[in-house]
Amino acid sequence: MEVVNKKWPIEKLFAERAEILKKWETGKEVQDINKGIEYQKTIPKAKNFAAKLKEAKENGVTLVQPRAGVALVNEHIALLQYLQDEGGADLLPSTIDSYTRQNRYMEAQKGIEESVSSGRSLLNGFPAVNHGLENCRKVVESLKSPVQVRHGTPDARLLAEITLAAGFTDYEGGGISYNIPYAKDVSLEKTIYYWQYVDRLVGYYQENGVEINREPFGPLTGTLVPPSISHAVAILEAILAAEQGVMNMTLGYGQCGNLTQDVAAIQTLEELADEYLKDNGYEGRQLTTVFHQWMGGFPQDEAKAFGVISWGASAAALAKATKVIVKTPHEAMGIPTKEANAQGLRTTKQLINMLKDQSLPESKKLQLEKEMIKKETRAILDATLKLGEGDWAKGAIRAFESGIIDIPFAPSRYNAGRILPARDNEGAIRLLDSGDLPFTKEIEEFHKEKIEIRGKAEDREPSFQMVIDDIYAIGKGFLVGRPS
Ligand SMILES: CCC[C@H]1O[C@@H](n2cnc3c(N)ncnc32)[C@H](O)[C@@H]1O
Repeated sequence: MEVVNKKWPIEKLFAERAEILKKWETGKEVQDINKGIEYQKTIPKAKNFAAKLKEAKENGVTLVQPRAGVALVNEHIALLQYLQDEGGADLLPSTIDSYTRQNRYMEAQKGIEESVSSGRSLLNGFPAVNHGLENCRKVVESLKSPVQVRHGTPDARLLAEITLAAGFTDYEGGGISYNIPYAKDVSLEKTIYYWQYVDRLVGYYQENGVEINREPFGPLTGTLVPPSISHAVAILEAILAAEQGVMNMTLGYGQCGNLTQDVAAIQTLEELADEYLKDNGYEGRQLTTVFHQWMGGFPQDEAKAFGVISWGASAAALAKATKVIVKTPHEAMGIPTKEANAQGLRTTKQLINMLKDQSLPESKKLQLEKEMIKKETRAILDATLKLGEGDWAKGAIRAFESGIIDIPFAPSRYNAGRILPARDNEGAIRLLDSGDLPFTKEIEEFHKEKIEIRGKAEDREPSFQMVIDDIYAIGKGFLVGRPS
């Protein structure tokens, strides 16, 4: 299929959805799209994600949000109520299970049945498609806070149909960010097309008076991803969503660990997104930012894990991100208990509250970091548009084919995988090898010098060993993977 960045006529969406709703029996419950729109209009403003994000941005508040999801409806409700009431979550998720993310609804159904018979959750998230419209509405109605669908689904069309009709007011993901880090062998043509469907559906709700927020998945592989690469993908997905009529977007970034770089990343993300959206004719979009606490390997020791969580909370607060996605002291083990999840939230909230009257002062270092991130991101996006001969969707596909966009450690065979990131001597993420990224000599020199300084300090040649050492460093209690 020829994928172009052009708003779908609504008839195209309606024709496609007839097929999508057949993919599982619960699809027929949302046949009449206007019922979903009418239901969404009954959701009070206090439970609308876009409204709460707007208010937080205006008041300079950083909201806290966990990830959470279990197999059965009542247990999922109890979990989210606990995180809201005991954890102090400002915003709530419903993290979707892996079977649903792969459209394997038969296995999700089995997981539900086995969870009932065994008395515990045997799925690693909430199987919203199988539970269907009424059960999803029961989740939304049992909570005081807005609820967002968090997942990792290359083909998220049916999941969107059901959860939007059920009153979820925010939907995470995108045709690049939920493909390249999540799938081995699904083409970008397919997933960009699937996510045009999702964004056109959100656009239709929007055109009928329902504010739905969209959040491209910022961290990507969550492993030493340089800010300019995650920014380029986030802004690309924002443009593709805006073309389909999406008006509210939260753009994301995964913590790298060096404070100056993390603050520079959040500040430049919103500035660049605003610039590119406006330059492409998408006016009046509500832009907010989300900072993901460290997405890489965690220490097993819970006290150390709280240290990593606190560092992420501090960086989010000082960066003035609109919201922060919280980790838990069980991160190294797996799905957290509700108590551990609530502890991560309370730790984060403590830091957010203590730091809310402070900010990282402008400095030469911060200015240089922001300037480099902007130069790199612009170089990637401008090369992408050129490759696409003026079309962002075509450009995105061709950029990955040529390595102009290249995400480190991604499983997808559509990703070039030619770049190598490593930390510099202060822990900022630099490029040991920039592969085919469209960087100027000046940018390449900047990265080379930064890593050479580390090599001298460690008395070793910059090499792949640095990358390996950095991947394990935080789990071992450090930021920079110094030679043992
Ligand atoms: C990209 C997201 C990875 C993060 O997402 C967390 N995560 C995944 N599934 C659940 C769940 N069902 N409940 C609470 N956290 C969850 C992992 O721990 C990891 O931090």
